[in-house]
Amino acid sequence: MTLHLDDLRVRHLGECRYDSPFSESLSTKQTSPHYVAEGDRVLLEDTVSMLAGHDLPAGLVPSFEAAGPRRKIYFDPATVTAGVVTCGGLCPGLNNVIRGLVQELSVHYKVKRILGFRNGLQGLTAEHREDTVELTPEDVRDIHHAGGTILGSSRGGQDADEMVDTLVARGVDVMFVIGGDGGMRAATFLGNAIRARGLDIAVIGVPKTIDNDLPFTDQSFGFQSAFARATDFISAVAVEAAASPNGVGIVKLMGRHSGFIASYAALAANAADIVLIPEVPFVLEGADGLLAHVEQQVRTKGRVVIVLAEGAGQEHLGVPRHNGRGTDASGNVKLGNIGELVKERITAHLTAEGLTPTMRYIDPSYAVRSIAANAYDSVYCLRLAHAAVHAAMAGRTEAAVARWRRRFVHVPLSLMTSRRNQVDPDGDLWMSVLETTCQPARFGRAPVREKVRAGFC
Ligand SMILES: Nc1ncnc2c1ncn2[C@@H]1O[C@H](COP(=O)(O)OP(=O)(O)O)[C@@H](O)[C@H]1O
Ligand SMILES: O=P(O)(O)OC[C@H]1O[C@](O)(COP(=O)(O)O)[C@@H](O)[C@@H]1O
Ligand SMILES: [Mg+2]
Repeated sequence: MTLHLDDLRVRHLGECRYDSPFSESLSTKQTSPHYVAEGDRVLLEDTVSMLAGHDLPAGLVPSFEAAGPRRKIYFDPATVTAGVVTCGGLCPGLNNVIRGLVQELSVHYKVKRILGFRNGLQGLTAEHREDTVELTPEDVRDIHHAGGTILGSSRGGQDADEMVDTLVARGVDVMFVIGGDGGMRAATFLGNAIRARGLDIAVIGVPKTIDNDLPFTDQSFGFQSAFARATDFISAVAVEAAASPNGVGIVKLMGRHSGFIASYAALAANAADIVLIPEVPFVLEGADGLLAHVEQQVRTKGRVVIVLAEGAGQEHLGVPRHNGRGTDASGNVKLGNIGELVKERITAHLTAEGLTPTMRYIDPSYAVRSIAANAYDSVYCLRLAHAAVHAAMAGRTEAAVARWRRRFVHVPLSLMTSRRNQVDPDGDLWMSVLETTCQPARFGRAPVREKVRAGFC
């Protein structure tokens, strides 16, 4: 898919007529290596050959609108009511984003009314629309020290028109949706429904997911905290496996369709011999299959450590890939338990070969995503929150804030859900995993994988 400049344009609600609280400090600012001036844009692509491939003047090559404060804003802060909701699975940093939004809205823009909708998008239904919490800087002062979300979250579908009715009923002018691919999709439908009714409500998404499977963002917030925590479990099974006869350590991590947590945690721990991810199918049996490689590791090193993403090897669970076990309330495919299957098959194989294993299996899924954000993610969440507030107050809508090539930008919501970010088996991240683990590029002649990624993503 080739993207053009027009695909990357963000919708504006209208002319910005009010002075921003930042107008004075912005008056002399210019683009520098550390700042993108309003009006300047951030390139989509970053190599000479990709830019040359467009054969277009610099101003027409695909680029994102830069995030950040504007000198003039669209909404009169004195009359604004803001809404915030967190949806989908937990992710480190949710509370940091909520805190950042509330602080920026209250302290700098002097917005007086901020409503937190409870328990995800369920909170925007007619039944729950009155069950909101008023958020003040005092209320959120210490929330960033805790994991989870003070607002609660949920999965499950809601009607876009009913949600718009709620925003109208509660007088919301700017709505912040903190969510993953599902949440961004819901925000897109919400924005469409608002536009269809000709309402003046801004919808800004803040992309969240520990899976890092959202496109057009370098890494999603919380991802670093999550994989750092996962590293502890890999180190633990590595120690256990090394101290046991025929030690086999297995850590099963989250990652429905994308193996980023497994890959990064394995690199950080630098203790895994094998990493299995959804993007790289594998064969169990045969001379070049997974089981033979595990056996060889145990014979030569006396142990083996395996890190696998929950979405890996679903084809071994007797259901068609990405399909067949039903879906959760949000429509996400329910996965089979590949960790248990690999554990059982390795145990049976090694036992049959006279290498009865000492099995150390850990599934730390919720322990990884329920923690508080680390220092890096705390900074990232705060800056995303600031960018989201600036975007909304300047009348941007149907857009997400994201960091792209280290710059904060506005991304049309429709693009955030246009594809899934996955580990590229031909890319340099997976190459680093192979270099570190020394596992073969493929276990057996696995089926040809689907090519779902765009070249630049
Ligand atoms: N296609 C969709 N249309 C409308 N709402 C959706 C859609 N996909 C997901 N949602 C809603 O978005 C919310 C979050 O989605 P979910 O997939 O659970 O988590 P996440 O946002 O973390 O991906 C849920 O309430 C879900 O019902
Ligand atoms: O058990 P739950 O809450 O449905 O969540 C499981 C899923 O949530 C995740 O942690 C993140 O998913 P989302 O980004 O969609 O929230 C996945 O890795 C995992 O498959
Ligand atoms: Mg999701």
